Amino acid sequence: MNARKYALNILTDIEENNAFSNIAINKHLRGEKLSPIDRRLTTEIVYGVLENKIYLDFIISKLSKVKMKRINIRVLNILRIGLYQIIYLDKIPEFAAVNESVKLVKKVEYKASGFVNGILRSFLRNKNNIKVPSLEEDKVTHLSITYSHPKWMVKKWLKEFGQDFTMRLLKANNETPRLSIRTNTLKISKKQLIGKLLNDGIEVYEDTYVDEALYIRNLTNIEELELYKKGYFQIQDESSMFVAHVLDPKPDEFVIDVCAAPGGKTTHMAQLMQNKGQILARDIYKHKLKLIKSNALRLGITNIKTEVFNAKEIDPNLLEKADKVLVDAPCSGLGIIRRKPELKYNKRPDDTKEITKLQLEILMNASKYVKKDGILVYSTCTIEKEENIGIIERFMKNNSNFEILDINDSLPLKLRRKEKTLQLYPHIHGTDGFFICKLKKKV
Ligand SMILES: C[S@@+](CC[C@H](N)C(=O)[O-])C[C@H]1O[C@@H](n2cnc3c(N)ncnc32)[C@H](O)[C@@H]1O
Repeated sequence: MNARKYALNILTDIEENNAFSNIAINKHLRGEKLSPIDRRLTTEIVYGVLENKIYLDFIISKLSKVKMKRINIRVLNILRIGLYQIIYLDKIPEFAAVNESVKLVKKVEYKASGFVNGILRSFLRNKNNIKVPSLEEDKVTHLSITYSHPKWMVKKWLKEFGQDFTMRLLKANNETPRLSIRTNTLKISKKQLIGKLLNDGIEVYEDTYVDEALYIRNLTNIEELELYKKGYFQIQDESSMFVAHVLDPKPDEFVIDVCAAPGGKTTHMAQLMQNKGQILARDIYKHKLKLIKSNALRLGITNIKTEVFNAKEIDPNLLEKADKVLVDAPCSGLGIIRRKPELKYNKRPDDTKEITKLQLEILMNASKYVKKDGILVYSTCTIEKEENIGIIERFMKNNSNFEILDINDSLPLKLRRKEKTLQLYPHIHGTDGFFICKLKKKV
């Protein structure tokens, strides 16, 4: 099987089963005998098609006599893969992209081979005549097609952020995120880790906000590295590394993490606590708790206890027991579109009501576990105001015994701003879109 066939299976899985791109890629490629070049090409095609799907579909709709809805999903994905290569991958000659697509469709849906061949060749002849409506003609449609984001999302962001901000955000959402890792300072210093990575021929660079963060270039199979298996580092976006620093757990404290899996922040907190004190890491999904356990084992962490618990319920045994509580809430994820471009198409505008209800409920319950003078941190990987500052405002209305602390002191100088909370954006900070708020219980 070649890269394009793998890409086809992965894209179809994502679309038919609402699978996450990273999970689908791992599932389809794990254990497969694929050269690093083919592995990279598969990933590049999958993300490239997802990032540009609305634009690719716009082109197909202009060239096809068959209505989009009536095109078989596998055939549609073959067309998208073919067009993606022609438009975006300079290293693949146009004729090869067409021929490979026709070969592929013959294996999958033989009778559609003429159709696929026709559309791709027609694109090569007519590409200069296919025009997206201009910004002046129709702003929302223009931005939606050009940057492949659904119209409702573009409309909402235009209203909230204005045109210039939205355009830069949409563009950044289609860029490949840098790969950041967190040094496991329980096992190794950052300097030593850099040395070992360089020794293994891995390109590594600093340019970070957070001390223990590092960036890595040109690596596909990071989890197969010996240095990873030995627990010298954790893969984590830098934005999410701020959370443990803001919470600032101390070695003798009791910390509860109510939405902990897969444990990126839990293990970071354990690290800052020098593997002392106690962290209770909970999640609603048992299978996800296993990920926390295996991460902790690999990183050499022993102060985390995991437990299945639905954060929508209150645990009477823990009332006012914790020094610090983290709510890293389930959210729309609209800050991580660069990593999961399929989110653009899976989300609906009316999802907000349900998700914000859950977030507020979890935050209210978690706040009850905080001791007097204790700390409560709320974070999300979204840029949606309703899920971020909106939740905090709603929480504060009924919880005057909490105050919002200014988190600027926990942040590097270049990130400090007048607001007490932190909101990161991909196009401004180069990180995932992320929100953090620190609260203190007064009485
Ligand atoms: C944003 S993720 C947490 C990421 C994690 N803190 C980390 O840094 O690796 C949110 C988590 O909340 C969990 N979750 C969703 N609903 C929940 C609920 N009602 N109770 C507890 N956990 C829940 C999800 O399973 C998911 O693992």
